[in-house]
Amino acid sequence: MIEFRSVSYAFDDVPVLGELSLTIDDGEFVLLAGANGSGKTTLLRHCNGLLTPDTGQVLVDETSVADDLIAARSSVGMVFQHPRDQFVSATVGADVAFGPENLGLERTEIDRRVEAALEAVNMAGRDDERIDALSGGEQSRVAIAGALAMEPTHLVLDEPFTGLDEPARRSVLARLEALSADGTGVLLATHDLRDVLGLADRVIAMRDGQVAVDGPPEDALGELEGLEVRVPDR
Ligand SMILES: Nc1ncnc2c1ncn2[C@@H]1O[C@H](COP(=O)(O)OP(=O)(O)OP(=O)(O)O)[C@@H](O)[C@H]1O
Repeated sequence: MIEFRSVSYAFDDVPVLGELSLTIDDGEFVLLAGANGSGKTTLLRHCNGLLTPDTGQVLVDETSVADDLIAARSSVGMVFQHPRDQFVSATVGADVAFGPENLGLERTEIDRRVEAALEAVNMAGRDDERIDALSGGEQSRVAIAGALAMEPTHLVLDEPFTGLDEPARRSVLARLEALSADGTGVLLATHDLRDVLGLADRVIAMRDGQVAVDGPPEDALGELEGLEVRVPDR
């Protein structure tokens, strides 16, 4: 479970999150929608302690993120909007292996995870390629593979489909669907609900650092007007 308890956060005295409270249950597939600047990325970055609340608390599996960063980072896999910020190795395979290596897993288990994660993003067999020679979309796929290889309890993704071509998008969506069915919690920020709505248990939409809409997709859809969220054609 990921829990926000009355979390406020400001950048240089400009309030971005205002006493936001939210609980995301294990295994839930949650879409986080809202206009540019509504606070989605800021909220997500609290899930593994990249940002710390000014007031309030974020808990992962009932442990405060601020009190146990390592626990939060082991159970919450993050995929950022700008994957270049996320790479630690020069080649694809080494980068995807980095997280599992830090968990101290056996080599065979690391290799299995790397292979499965690259397969999931349509990058199988490209382990030895240099990341800086990949396209932006391919780099996004490597970043997603890196999070998948951690096999986290909660997966948090910030606009993960930006720059992905259709086959890669379909492949990542299928993988997210399978992970969710197996009990991984997914929290996915997007302002385009068209491809993902069918997978979601719940849609949260933000406005000005607050939760403006929160409910099952069929209820939330009717309440998104004016929040700059792209919805499927009826
Ligand atoms: N590092 C920063 N320094 C100062 N202000 C910031 C910083 N990061 C974000 N902000 C501000 O915080 C507000 C919320 O930004 P945030 O990135 O969380 O929104 P978002 O909903 O994710 O938007 P987008 O859809 O454009 O990614 C914006 O007004 C933004 O300008």
